[in-house]
Amino acid sequence: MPPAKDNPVPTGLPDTDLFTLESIPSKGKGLVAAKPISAGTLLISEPPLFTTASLTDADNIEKDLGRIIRGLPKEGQRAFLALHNNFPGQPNPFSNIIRSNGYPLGPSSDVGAIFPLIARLNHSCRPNAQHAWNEALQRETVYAVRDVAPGEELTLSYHNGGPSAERRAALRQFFGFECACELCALPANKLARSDKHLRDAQALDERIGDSKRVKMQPEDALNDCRELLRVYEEEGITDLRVPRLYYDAFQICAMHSDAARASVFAESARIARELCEGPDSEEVANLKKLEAKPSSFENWGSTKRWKSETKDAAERYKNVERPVGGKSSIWGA
Ligand SMILES: C[S@@+](CC[C@H](N)C(=O)[O-])C[C@H]1O[C@@H](n2cnc3c(N)ncnc32)[C@H](O)[C@@H]1O
Repeated sequence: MPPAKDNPVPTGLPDTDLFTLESIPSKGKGLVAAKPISAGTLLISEPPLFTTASLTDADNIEKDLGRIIRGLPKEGQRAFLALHNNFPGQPNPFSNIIRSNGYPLGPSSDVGAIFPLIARLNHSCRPNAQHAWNEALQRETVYAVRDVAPGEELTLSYHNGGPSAERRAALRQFFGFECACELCALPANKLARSDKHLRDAQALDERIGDSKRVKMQPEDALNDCRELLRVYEEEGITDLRVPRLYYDAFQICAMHSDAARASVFAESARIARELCEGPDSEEVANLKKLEAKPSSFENWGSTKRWKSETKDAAERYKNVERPVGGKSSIWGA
């Protein structure tokens, strides 16, 4: 029986009236919110127009790309050729359009892909959206990672971290543009404050990654996670850096057999991941397993220093908010 008109079948696809393509000063075109958007909203779910998987002959990339593009339906050809080329007038225009717009199929893939709509999202050093390759859906998804007001531009981060001078140099070097995002455009005193936070964040991140310290001084490592979360809270960072940080906290607790806290941090990582990648993300499924059974983690229990049981979490941490905030006492040993 066909569905009733006023009771449409949920498709899991995004609302197409959420944003419009607009000209943005100093950035070319970009996508702008057309209505209020809540954190966790699916903005785009897009299959690749094509991927670079078949480009194996380094000497003939431009020619092979020409063949791929000619093989696309006319509409696809038009969509590709309309994309921004950050290297106009230079040889190899097809390769340069890919350089200006391509995304890898996941963080560790060397296969690139073109997603014509996602390619219209500009970079921000304080982005309000997060992209991810969803292997099961064979689509790139983009979720809002904080509430967005109508008229606000939707942005992704092409490159994370560091104080403004470092970020700007990297964006110039790797992507060929001068960043005009709202963070880089802050007045000098506010930018200096943000730069200090982000320098602190780099130092904390480096210390958290020191495996010897995690083993010998886990209290200090966990305290650094808490400090880094506070920096993220203060800087308005809500993208993938947040679930990664909770996952670091999970690993520290798991290494020292603290199943109760490991379970709470896996839960926080899962909630924060879900905001960035949706409930059907593979990473979310992995985190759910760790949340239920932290001892299934590959580096579980190198020491018994903080030994506890998963069931202790319900009683001990019942009043701790999820995801865990930087002020929570759960960070203390
Ligand atoms: C993937 S495209 C984004 C959409 C593009 N603005 C357009 O008109 O189609 C990337 C290009 O957009 C511009 N861009 C993106 N983020 C920017 C930013 N924060 N500041 C200045 N230009 C930016 C740069 O020219 C960059 O090479």
